[in-house]
Amino acid sequence: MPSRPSHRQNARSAAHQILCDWDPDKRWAEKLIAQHAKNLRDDDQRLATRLVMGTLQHLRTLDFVLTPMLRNGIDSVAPTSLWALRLGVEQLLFTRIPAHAAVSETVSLVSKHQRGFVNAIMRRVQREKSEITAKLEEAPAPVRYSIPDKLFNRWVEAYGEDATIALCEVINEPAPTTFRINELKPDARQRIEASGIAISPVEDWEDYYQVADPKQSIPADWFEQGWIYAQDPAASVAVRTLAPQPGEQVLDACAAPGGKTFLTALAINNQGNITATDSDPDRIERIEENCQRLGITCASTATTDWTDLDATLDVPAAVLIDAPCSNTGVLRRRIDARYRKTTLNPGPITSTQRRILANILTRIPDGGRCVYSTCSIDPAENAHCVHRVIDELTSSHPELKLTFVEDHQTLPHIDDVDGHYAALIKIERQA
Ligand SMILES: C[S@@+](CC[C@H](N)C(=O)[O-])C[C@H]1O[C@@H](n2cnc3c(N)ncnc32)[C@H](O)[C@@H]1O
Repeated sequence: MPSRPSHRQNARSAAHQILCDWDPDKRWAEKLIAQHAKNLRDDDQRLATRLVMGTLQHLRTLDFVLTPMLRNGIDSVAPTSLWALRLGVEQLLFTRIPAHAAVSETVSLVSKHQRGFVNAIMRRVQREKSEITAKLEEAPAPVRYSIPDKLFNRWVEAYGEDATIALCEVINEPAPTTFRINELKPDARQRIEASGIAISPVEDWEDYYQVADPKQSIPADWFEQGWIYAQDPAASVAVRTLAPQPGEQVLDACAAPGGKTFLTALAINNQGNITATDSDPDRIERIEENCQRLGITCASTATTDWTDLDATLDVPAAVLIDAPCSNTGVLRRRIDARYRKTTLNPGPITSTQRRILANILTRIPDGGRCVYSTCSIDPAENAHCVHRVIDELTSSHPELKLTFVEDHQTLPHIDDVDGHYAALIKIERQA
């Protein structure tokens, strides 16, 4: 009778399945993990997640190691065997998993006729580990940090080589889970305190917390009851820059899943009105679920595509545009985003950003203000985009006076938070 697979083996085969299904543009790791790993025990879920994220984080480095060992090149290897090898080699080089377990369980992931080949490569990596590690230390930085050349070179151009290396170091480290306590629920803080789980404030970021013992995870009911919203502190910069006041009417133009709708509702203490729009109807549902859970009573939603010049929704005097972007500021949380087409080539997304910003700026009434924000660290999507739109609108709409008031950029390697950008623009209209 064949033996039943062990739990650890289940975690590995789930990880292998996820990697075989992964596509950086269409099927993101986070979503696949949620689908495939949901039937695993908690510790196997954690192992599967670690193995998938580790393999994707080190993908370029792993292929650099594997390529000279494959006689006909990496493309000659069947995808299921290649993913098994990447998964196995990652364990040998970057984890404390015993080598014999990494080898035997990797071999068991592939079909019988591939086992000899996979076993030979795994054993060779195991044997040559110290030479491989030494060779990696000499490898070019983008290979060592597993960053596509295009992205690495753009960062060097924007920030210089040393800062780029510091950035690569940081984005390959796990980011802490930080959260904001939901003061819209009067008992939230009390309930958290009563749980006996100690929390500590995030240094330099008023209102943000993390669980004091990093080994302890956040209890699920804190999320489910809407007592907290998990969010990086840098996400607050945009709303702080807009400074919405109680009683104000605010448009949160690219709102889903509603993180900044929440911060705006906190700032106005549920007094006033937020219109939370997004072009994706499925994501509008996420905003509504979040508002319901978090006790946000001042927001309504509408599906609106702000690249559409004929959009009919009224635009109030306070607007937040948290534009779709390349996500380069949040790569330490979205490990696989570094391989996405949008991240590698932000050209098309920057033109969408400009269209959204220009369309909304022309609709804001006299005396209004707009914050344009992204979670990108690419100047082309941030300050360059804002200045270009202001210049273009100023010449095409002489009645508009647009003033660039200030901007803020957080950087993971400097501020120890995600990379977020926010620019404040004032709008005046001549009669
Ligand atoms: C960076 S996310 C917003 C994150 C959100 N503000 C938060 O804090 O949770 C960008 C959002 O813009 C939406 N979006 C993309 N293109 C859009 C468009 N043309 N008009 C309106 N929303 C758009 C996307 O569906 C996505 O939900």
